[in-house]
Amino acid sequence: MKIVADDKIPFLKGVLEPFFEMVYLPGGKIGPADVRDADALITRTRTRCDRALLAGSKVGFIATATIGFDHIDTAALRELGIDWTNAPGCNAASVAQYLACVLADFRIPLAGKTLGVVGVGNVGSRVVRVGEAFGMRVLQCDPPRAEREGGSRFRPLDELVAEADFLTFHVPLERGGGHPTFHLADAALLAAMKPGAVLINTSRGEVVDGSALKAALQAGSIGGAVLDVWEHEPEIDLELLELVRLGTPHIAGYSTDGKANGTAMSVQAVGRHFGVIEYTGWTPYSLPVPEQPLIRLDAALPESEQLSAACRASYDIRFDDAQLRADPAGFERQRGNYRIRREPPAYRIEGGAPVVRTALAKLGFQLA
Ligand SMILES: O=C(O)[C@H](O)[C@H](O)COP(=O)(O)O
Repeated sequence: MKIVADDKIPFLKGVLEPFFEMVYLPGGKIGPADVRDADALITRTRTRCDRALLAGSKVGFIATATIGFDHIDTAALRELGIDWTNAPGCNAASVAQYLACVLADFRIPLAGKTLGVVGVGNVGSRVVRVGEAFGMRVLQCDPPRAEREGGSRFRPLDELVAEADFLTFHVPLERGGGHPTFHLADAALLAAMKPGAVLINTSRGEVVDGSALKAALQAGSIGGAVLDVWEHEPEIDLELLELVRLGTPHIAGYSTDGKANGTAMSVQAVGRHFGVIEYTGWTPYSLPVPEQPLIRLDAALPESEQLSAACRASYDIRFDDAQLRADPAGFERQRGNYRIRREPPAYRIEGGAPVVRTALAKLGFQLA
């Protein structure tokens, strides 16, 4: 049995070889000739899985080691009789870590500020917890869940837009259907945002109308933007990059922990699909330990500084921002060569004010 896999999936090499013939290729370059005699694919988002790639191939199963699956033409796969799976929630904690670092980077007292979370699935739910850990007022919007679950937990989008100091998007990219999200943040939404509010997008670039965002930032009608995902990436709008407060190359979900989870879920799915029991509970054995797992905090500093210092010690978002600004054409290279980045549970906090320690514990940091 042959499996073609994206060569940027960490912890995968050597794992499936005892049972499968493995071929590793750059995800964006996997073409029809590569998959013709493959039984399965393990991909990330850069492999467009559609009829053009798969028609006439032997492929019967695709596992994408990612949360998003907008690169998979699910209707075509259904017609072609190809099963598929994604890795829901695999990097939710990583995106939450990114959001915590974004918010802490403002170095303002966050308690009492309003965080609007649009899309409350695996990722959005973790982001809600970040806002709560920081003492923020958190408003949640998820129309599909509101329809299914009812109740008062979910609020209309226009309420979040009008009230949020930080408005963050965690929706899948949907171009049609009952709840389309393509250009959900358009000129009208941006115009309705609370003055001074900040828009954050870590979902998919096309969820935000980049031209409208650029115009809003140029006009100063919103307070700022933080973008991890971009329309037309990796060819991103350089003027927009100049205007955003923080800009990163689609790496919010790129913690080592998150990638390992995605790989594990894909290997397990392959095990289940092909009935190879050895893989159905597989996880990578151990993840690299951070260079500085102990974070010492100075309780004499303002609380917002302590929070920001702890978040930055676990993940320095400004490093990713600086790299992208220095070399925007290196977008894919920066993703491909991404460094080891561990999530909060890999760090221990020593010192710090009690309120800061409590917030950090809620983010998953260990307390020394
Ligand atoms: O959908 C996801 O899981 C995330 O957007 C993830 O960061 C995508 O990573 P990629 O497959 O593009 O490397």
